[in-house]
Amino acid sequence: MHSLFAPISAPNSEFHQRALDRQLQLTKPPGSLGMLESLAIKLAAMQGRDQPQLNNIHISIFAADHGIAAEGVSAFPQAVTAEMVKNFAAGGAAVNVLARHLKAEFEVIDVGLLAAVDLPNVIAHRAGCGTENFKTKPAMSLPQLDIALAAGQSAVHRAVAVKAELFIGGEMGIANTSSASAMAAALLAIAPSELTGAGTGLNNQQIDHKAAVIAQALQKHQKYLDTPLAILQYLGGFEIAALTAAYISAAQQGLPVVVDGFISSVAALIAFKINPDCAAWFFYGHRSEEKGHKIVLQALAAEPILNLQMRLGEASGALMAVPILQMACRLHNEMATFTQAHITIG
Ligand SMILES: O=C(O)c1ccc[n+]([C@@H]2O[C@H](COP(=O)([O-])O)[C@@H](O)[C@H]2O)c1
Ligand SMILES: Cc1cc2nc[nH]c2cc1C
Repeated sequence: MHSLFAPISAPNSEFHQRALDRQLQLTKPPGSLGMLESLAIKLAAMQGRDQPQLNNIHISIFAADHGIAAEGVSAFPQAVTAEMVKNFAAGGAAVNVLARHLKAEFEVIDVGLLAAVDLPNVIAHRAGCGTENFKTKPAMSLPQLDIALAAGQSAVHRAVAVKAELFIGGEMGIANTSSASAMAAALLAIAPSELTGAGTGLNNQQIDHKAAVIAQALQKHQKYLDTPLAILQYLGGFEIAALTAAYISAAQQGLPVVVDGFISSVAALIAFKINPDCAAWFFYGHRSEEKGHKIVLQALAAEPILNLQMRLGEASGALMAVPILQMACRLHNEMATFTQAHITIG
């Protein structure tokens, strides 16, 4: 049995109840802190402690190239994937700024760029030189899928080794919204046109072309798309496979996760279809502007923390939500109770 199917424990129900009770004793009308209350309660149960906290955050950005880029489905050239990896390594990307703000541990993993980059602070865990064009061929072989899955698991092991309290995965890969849209369409049995969006900035005509390419691919591979892992193999990307395994692995180790945008949420959906108990360990950072995100979030029964009209990827939306989670913890831990404040509630 693949380790992805190994069991996942539920968050601690005793600490869930204790946190729920405490929220009712804090000096506020019950429920008045809205989602901040449920976030703190959920985290207390995940961490198995009365005082949830998020001081030690681990960020892993998985990058890979996509053969489907040859179909003209992205507003940006494929070379940008490697260029952005260099930018991540140099500290100049949005995710670097947010990681510095949060004093988070940050790493970039090359799971399969077209050509390896020779940089000391880029971890090479390569499944290949980009995926195949999934319009005509399976995106990857089974051995390649295994390497990409292992890349995600290794990242979580590194996070656990430094006692991370939160795992945030991100992705970078030109054309990966095509891959994610195809996977979501296959997983949810929805027409590609219903979830295919602008990605990095396509116009409406280009979006129609992208949806048509995805529809052709789904037709071509239809008879093989019968399990979540087959969908990952035929339509996925190395970075999406890595994220999928990372999410499951984090849940198996009791490490809370914040899921980022559209592509990450599709990885979360695949993870959920592989090992459904993992979803109890997920927070959802934001609702992306990408068209299909709403549908994928619905399928996960997910309530994202933020809606900032972002559509960047690279974990940026997940990182923006971390201060909200941190403040939810502080409110939960530091507010006075009615008894402490000598307030009579009748
Ligand atoms: O996270 C999102 O919701 C999101 C939405 C649109 C685009 N992206 C990012 O843009 C790239 C994919 O867009 P595209 O148009 O090349 O398929 C990839 O590097 C993603 O990180 C990310
Ligand atoms: C510039 C750029 C930065 C990104 N970060 C994540 N996806 C991206 C796509 C592009 C095109």
